[in-house]
Amino acid sequence: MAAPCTVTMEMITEATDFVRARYSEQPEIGIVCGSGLGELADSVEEPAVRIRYGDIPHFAQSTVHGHSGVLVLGRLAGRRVCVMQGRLHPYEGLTYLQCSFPMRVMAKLGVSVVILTNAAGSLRPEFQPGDIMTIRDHINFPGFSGRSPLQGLSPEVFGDRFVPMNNAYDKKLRDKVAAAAAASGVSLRTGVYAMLGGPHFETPAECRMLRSLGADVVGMSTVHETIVARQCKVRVIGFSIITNVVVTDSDSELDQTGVHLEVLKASKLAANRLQSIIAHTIDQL
Ligand SMILES: O=P(O)(O)O[C@H]1O[C@H](CO)[C@@H](O)[C@H]1O
Ligand SMILES: Nc1nc2[nH]cnc2c(=O)[nH]1
Repeated sequence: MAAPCTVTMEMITEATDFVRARYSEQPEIGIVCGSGLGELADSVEEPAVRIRYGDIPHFAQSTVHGHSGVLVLGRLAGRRVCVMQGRLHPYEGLTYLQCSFPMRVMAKLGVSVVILTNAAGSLRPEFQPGDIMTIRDHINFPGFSGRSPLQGLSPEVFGDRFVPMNNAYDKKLRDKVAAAAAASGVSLRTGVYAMLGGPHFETPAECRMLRSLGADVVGMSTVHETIVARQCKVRVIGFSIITNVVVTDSDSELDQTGVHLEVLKASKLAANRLQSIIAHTIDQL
């Protein structure tokens, strides 16, 4: 299928109707599972409906190892949820419009809060693999080169073109997450997520630059989902699982082949703790 160069309300309605025909209840909370975090979707309680992205009109299918590409609907901690078991990344050759299309469908299904999770590399020595960080803010590097998931979309159809990005990661929700983490006995970091396009990892010089610009962790996702969620008036909670510490020494000869497998392994180890924070947070919403 050729990549569509735009998104229309008809496409969103078609995808939403397809999902509603299989799950008639209205989900309240959306969850996006990052690399290696797909098992979050396995805790969705019966009767869970599972739909392969490729079967949903206008959805692209995930192609990344650790992202199964299944939409799971059901209950989690007593609330109705719509979980993306795996996400879509621009480096898969998809447009920003395609990658953020599921977010528009979740909003249309009725989701009012979305929990975005990702695996990320640490730019700070004290943020170690296995740590969980709430995203306080982001730096959108693809945005600096003129890429936006809102590009070309008519404000008459999609609402606000000039979407504010302060408080994108809702402070009141972050406070609830902090309380939920304390209640579940899980320690939590907080920081700034930098999105780069990937799929290659960063050079040491780039990592030093990112740190000096105020980023705490780096990844290749999430930001386009946040922007679209905010346009759709969906409130956002963001979590990064620290899966690796980036290399900042340009003379380092460390062999970094296979980092993605390391990423998947580290995020799987943190999945239970993240799940516990998410369940406690959902309980407070
Ligand atoms: O952001 P998620 O989807 O968790 O995936 C992260 O892990 C992959 C690299 O290992 C990249 O896709 C990066 O963005
Ligand atoms: N760009 C980027 N994405 C990641 N995802 C997990 N770790 C990393 C990393 O070090 N860099």
